Amino acid sequence: MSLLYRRLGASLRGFSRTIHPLLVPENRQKPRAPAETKRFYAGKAMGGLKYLNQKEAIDVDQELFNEYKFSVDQLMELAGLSCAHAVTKCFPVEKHPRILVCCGPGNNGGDGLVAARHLALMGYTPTIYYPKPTAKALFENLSHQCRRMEIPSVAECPSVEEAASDFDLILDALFGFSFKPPVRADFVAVVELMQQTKLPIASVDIPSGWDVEKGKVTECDLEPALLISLTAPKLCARQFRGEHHYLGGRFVPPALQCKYDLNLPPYPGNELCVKL
Ligand SMILES: NC(=O)C1=CN([C@@H]2O[C@H](COP(=O)(O)OP(=O)(O)OC[C@H]3O[C@@H](n4cnc5c(N)ncnc54)[C@H](O)[C@@H]3O)[C@@H](O)[C@H]2O)[C@@H](O)CC1
Ligand SMILES: [K+]
Repeated sequence: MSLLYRRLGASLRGFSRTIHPLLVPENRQKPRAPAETKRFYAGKAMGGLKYLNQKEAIDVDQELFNEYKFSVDQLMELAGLSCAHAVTKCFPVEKHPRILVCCGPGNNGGDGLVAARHLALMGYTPTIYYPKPTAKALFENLSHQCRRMEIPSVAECPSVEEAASDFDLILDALFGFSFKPPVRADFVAVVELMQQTKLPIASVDIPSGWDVEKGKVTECDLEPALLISLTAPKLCARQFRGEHHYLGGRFVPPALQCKYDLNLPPYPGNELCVKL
């Protein structure tokens, strides 16, 4: 009797697999990924790393929000966290504990607020300079979190001398890929500080003041020691001559990477950033 049941069971399982695929639970069906996505998962994506122009950067950004339904908060948290990780790799807390975090009015500034919070949790002592806080819940909440974590802020931009005595590193989160020159009045002082200081600078996504595609606009433009490109490097990163170039923002879905031929390098293990 039990032999009969076993044979019946075996033939029903065979039927469900071979004759009637609809009986196979959805999560056991083979994914029907496009060829490029398959190549991606097999680690065989072709071609070199893509450098995005300004329009492509904005398009990828919009697609993440509109097509993939990520929220700004989600991506900003991951972006800012990856910046904090890149800083720890290049500027260990023992040598560079005091960081001036300069935040601009857009999402690049939001990345800076997130990074400041994580850097504080990692043992650094960040101080925030945020000359034009954005009146949106996301930014108000990020600022609130920093205040509740007793991360100090300064209302006035420090002079070159003050910065030299009070800080070991500047995190540049002023402008990202939506920057359009020339720099407006509220930010001239901090851009000049970053142009003139001898402190090392870590730039989030774009060295602030640089043209997103052409790079340095004038000889006196700032020269970061660390650039953390987010999502994918932008064209200006080709002109980066600093010591450390990292890629962060490990959230780009494979199909989107394929659609834009990003050819991102594999992130090692569970790292949030990868050296380029
Ligand atoms: N997918 C993505 O692509 C992600 C992007 N993120 C960040 O978002 C950035 C882009 O953010 P946004 O599009 O908000 O733009 P930005 O942060 O680049 O800057 C736009 C803000 O700067 C102001 N601004 C532009 N030109 C200026 C000038 N000449 N003088 C003074 N102010 C000026 C604009 O009025 C606006 O308030 C990226 O560079 C990256 O750092 C991350 O937060 C998360 C994910
Ligand atoms: K920046």
